[in-house]
Amino acid sequence: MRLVALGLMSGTSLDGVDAALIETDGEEISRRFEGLTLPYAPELRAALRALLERVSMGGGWADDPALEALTLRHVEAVQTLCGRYPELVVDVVGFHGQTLLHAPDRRITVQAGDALLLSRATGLPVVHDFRADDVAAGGQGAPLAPLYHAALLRGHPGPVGVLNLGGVANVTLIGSSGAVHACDTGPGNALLDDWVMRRTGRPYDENGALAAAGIVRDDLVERLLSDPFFALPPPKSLDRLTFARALDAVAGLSAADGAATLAAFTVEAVARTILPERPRCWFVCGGGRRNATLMDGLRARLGVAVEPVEAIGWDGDSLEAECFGFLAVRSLRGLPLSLPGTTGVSSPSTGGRLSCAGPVPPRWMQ
Ligand SMILES: Nc1ncnc2c1ncn2[C@@H]1O[C@H](COP(=O)(O)OP(=O)(O)OP(=O)(O)O)[C@@H](O)[C@H]1O
Ligand SMILES: CC(=O)N[C@H]1[C@@H]2OC[C@@H](O2)[C@@H](O)[C@@H]1O[C@H](C)C(=O)O
Repeated sequence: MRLVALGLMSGTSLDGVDAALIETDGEEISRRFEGLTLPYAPELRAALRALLERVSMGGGWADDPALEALTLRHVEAVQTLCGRYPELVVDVVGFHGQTLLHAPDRRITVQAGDALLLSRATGLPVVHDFRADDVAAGGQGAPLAPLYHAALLRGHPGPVGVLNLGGVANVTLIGSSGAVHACDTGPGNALLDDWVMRRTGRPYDENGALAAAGIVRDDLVERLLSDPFFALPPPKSLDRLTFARALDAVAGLSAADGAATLAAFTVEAVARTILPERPRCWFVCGGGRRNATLMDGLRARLGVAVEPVEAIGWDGDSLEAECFGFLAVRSLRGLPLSLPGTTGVSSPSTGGRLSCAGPVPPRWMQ
C-alpha cells in the first residue's frame, strides 16, 4: 500500500524546519514533491540553543516554552506544505523533533517536540521518537538516513557514498554488494557556524568565502583529530556539542584562519573515516554542499567525484525530511529503521511511536 507521507526534520544546525512530501510503501519511493524550509526566528533559535546547552549540563526540558514554539513552527510547516498540494491526501506525518541530547553510550537520545499537539493541530497521525528503540537495543540511534539513501540508490552500482553536511556530518556507504554501512564522521557546519557567529555576527560562512580567505593551521587540525572518536571504526554517532571545545583550539586565530581550520577539520574527518570500501563517487546533501571551501576540500582530499545530490536528481535540502516521511511509513509497517551496519544495533531495529489525535485514516486499513 502506497501512502503519502510528510516528513519533518529540524536538524542540529538549529536553522529551521525542513518539510517534504513523498509517496512510498516504505520500500520504494514512487513520488517526491518539492519541499520547503521554514527558518526559525532568531529568538527561537537562541532559546533552543540555550535549552540544548542546559540539557547537556543535566537540566530538564519537558516544560520549556521553546518546545511549544518549536512544535507550532512544525504545524505551520505542515499546513504550508499541504496548502501547496491541495490535491494530495496526506496519510501520515514523520516528525523527527529537535535533538537536544544524544548520548547512546548512556542509552539516552532526546528528540523534543509535542507530537500529540502536532497531530491535534494538523488533524494528521504523527509518527515520532524514531531513535529511541535502536538506542535502547544498544545501537547508536543515528544515522537513520542510510535506509532511505539505500532505497533511492537501489539499482545504482556501488560502492557509492552519500555525505550529509548538516550541523554534524554523516556518511552512508552502499557497497558493491549492496550492503549498507554508515556513521557520523565528525563536525559538519555546526562548529563553523558557531565560529562565524562569534567572530562576524553572521549565521554561517556564505559559500565558504571566509574560510577560503584563511590559512589552515594543520597542527591544530591534527590536534583536533587526535580525539579517540576519529580512530573508531563505524558505526558511531555524535552529539551536536561533542566537539564544541574545538572553538577554544582556534580561539587565538583570525576569523578567516579559524574558519579555514575548522573547514579543514570537517573535510579531514570525512576523509579519515574508516569504511570497508572506497566509494567511486560521493553525493553530498545538507547545507554544507553550498560551501565551496568544504566541497573543494573534499574533492582534493577524496580524489574521486564529489557532487551535490542534485547531480542524481535528489533535493539536498529536503532529503532528510523525505527520509522521516519514509521512516514513518516503515514504522507503520513494522519494517526496520536501522541495521547492524548503520547504527551497530545487534539486529535490525524497528522504531517510532504513533500519536493520533483523530481517527486512523481509512487508507491505512486497505
Ligand atoms: N549558502 C551557503 N553557504 C555556506 N554554508 C551554507 C549555505 N547554506 C547553508 N549552509 C550551511 O548549512 C547549514 C544548514 O544545513 P542543514 O540544513 O543541512 O543542517 P541540519 O539539517 O540542521 O543538520 P543535520 O543534518 O546535522 O541535522 C547552515 O547552518 C550553514 O552552515
Ligand atoms: C541524534 C541526531 O539527531 N543525529 C542527527 C545529527 O545530524 C546529522 C547527524 O547528526 C545524523 O546522525 C543525525 O541526523 C540524520 C538525519 C540521520 O539520522 O541520518
